[in-house]
Amino acid sequence: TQSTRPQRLLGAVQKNATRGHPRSVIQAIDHFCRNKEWAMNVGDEKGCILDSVVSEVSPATVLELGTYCGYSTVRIASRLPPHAKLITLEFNPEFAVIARQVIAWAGVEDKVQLVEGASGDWIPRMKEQFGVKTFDLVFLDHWKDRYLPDTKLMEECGLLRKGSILLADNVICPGTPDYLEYVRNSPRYESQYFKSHLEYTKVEDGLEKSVFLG
Ligand SMILES: O=C(NC/C=C/[C@H]1O[C@@H](n2cnc3c(NCCO)ncnc32)[C@H](O)[C@@H]1O)c1cc(-c2ccc(F)cc2)cc(O)c1O
Ligand SMILES: [Mg+2]
Repeated sequence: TQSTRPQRLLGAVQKNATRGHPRSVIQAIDHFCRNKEWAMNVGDEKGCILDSVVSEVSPATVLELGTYCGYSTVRIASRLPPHAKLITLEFNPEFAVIARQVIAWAGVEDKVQLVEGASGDWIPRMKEQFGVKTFDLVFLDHWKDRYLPDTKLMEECGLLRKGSILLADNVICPGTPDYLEYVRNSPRYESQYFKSHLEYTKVEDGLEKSVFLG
């Protein structure tokens, strides 16, 4: 039977990356996506911006919306301070199976809790289910039309505190116009655009970093 692209991506990790070395896992995926098959990982150029935000925030609690194959999960987890936790939500079970193996190959599983299910169902249950009070950093990289409703849901559930950082991928391509309009015009956010390119291409894209002001 035919393999899927995520399965082939995992194969490239297992063939070319060193177990327990997150950077080699990132390099293997970037090489695969640049030279073999494009895939919707945040990629190396936007990934460096993600790295700098994670290092700057040094978050104790991180929420990622949309794990896919776990590329950004590994990128974030490998830069977290000790005892920090990353919860990543993925509702496609096939992608979750792949992501768990990529995360394990990188050796960052102790910092990561991959939760299978939809953000809309799980955001309201974060406190009771995982003992999370608020998130220091949220990385949005799931369906683009869900960025805004899920942000409003996180506000309503009290999961954001004064200073919480939202970092959103793809605000130009494919684009998240309603989300951008909201975080750039709401008095409750201070927003900043980091111009970059769509992963593995020359097309413009970027990350939007928004600080929740409480
Ligand atoms: O579409 C893109 N990303 C979507 C990610 C989806 C992943 O997240 C999972 N997911 C989705 N919604 C939810 C959800 N909650 C919402 C539903 O309940 N709860 C939990 N998990 C969820 C999916 O199962 C996938 O694993 C994209 C496209 C391009 C692109 C650019 C240019 C092109 F030409 C083509 C493509 C570039 C990018 O960087 C991109 O991120
Ligand atoms: Mg993306």
